[in-house]
Amino acid sequence: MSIHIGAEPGDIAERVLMPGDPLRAKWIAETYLDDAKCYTQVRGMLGYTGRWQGVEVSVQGSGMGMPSASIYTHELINDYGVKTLIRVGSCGALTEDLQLRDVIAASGASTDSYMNRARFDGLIDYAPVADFSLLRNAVDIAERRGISMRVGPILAADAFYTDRPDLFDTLADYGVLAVEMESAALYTIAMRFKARALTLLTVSDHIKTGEKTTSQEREQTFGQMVEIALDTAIA
Ligand SMILES: O=P(O)(O)O[C@H]1O[C@H](CO)[C@@H](O)[C@H]1O
Ligand SMILES: O=c1cc[nH]c(=O)[nH]1
Repeated sequence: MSIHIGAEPGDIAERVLMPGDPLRAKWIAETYLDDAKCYTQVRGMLGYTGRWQGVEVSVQGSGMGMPSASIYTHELINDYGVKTLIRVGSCGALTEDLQLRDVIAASGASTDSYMNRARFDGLIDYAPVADFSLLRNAVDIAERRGISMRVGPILAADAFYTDRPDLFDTLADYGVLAVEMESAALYTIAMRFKARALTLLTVSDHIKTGEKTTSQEREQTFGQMVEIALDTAIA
C-alpha cells in the first residue's frame, strides 16, 4: 500500500484513467469496465480495476487541484508501476467557439501554480506538454468514433474562483481553450518519471456565457470523453 492509495502491488493496471471526481471514477468503472473491483477507498478517493475490450484498465480519482493530483500521479507511477495516465476531467471554456459538452485534448498546460517554479528554483518556466503518441492516438480514435474533439493548450489554475477573470480573456487571445486545475502537474510528473500522460476534458462550464452543467451531469454524463480515453489507453 502507498500512503494515499490502499492497493497492493499488482492491483492497479499499467493504464489508468484519472478523473478529479472519485464518483466519476465509480461511474466509469461501473458503466464501462468488465469485472470492475474497487481497490482503494482511502480518503474516499475511489480507485477501480477492470477490463476494457479484454485489457486491464484502472480508474483512479485524483481530487481537485495540483497538490492532490500530484500525490496520486506520483504514487501511481512510482509505487504501482503505472505507465499511461489519461486524465478525464471537466473544464471551463474560454473561447466563444466552444460549447457545453465539447471534448478537448490538452496539447499543453500553462499554469499559475507555484509548484513548477519551486521545482526549477524560479529559473525556468517549464512547459508541461502531453505525450505525443497518446495525443496522436486520441485524435485518430475521436475521428474514427465520429466525435469532434478540439486539440490545443489549456490553463491549469490553482483557484476555481478567481478575482482576475480578465486574465481569461488574455489567455484566450493567446489560444488557450479552457481552464481546469490539474494538468500542468500531471504532465510534469509523468515526464519526470518516464510515464505517458494526456488530458481529455469535457466543457462543463462556459466562462464567457455563464452556462453550466449540474454536478450530477459532471459525474455521470461525459461518456464521449471516457470512450476516447479508454480506447486511447489500450491503443
Ligand atoms: O472534474 P474534474 O476532473 O475534477 O476537473 C475539474 O473540476 C474541478 C473543479 O470543479 C477541478 O478538479 C477541475 O480541474
Ligand atoms: O477548473 C474548472 C473546471 C470546470 N470549470 C471551471 O470553470 N474551472
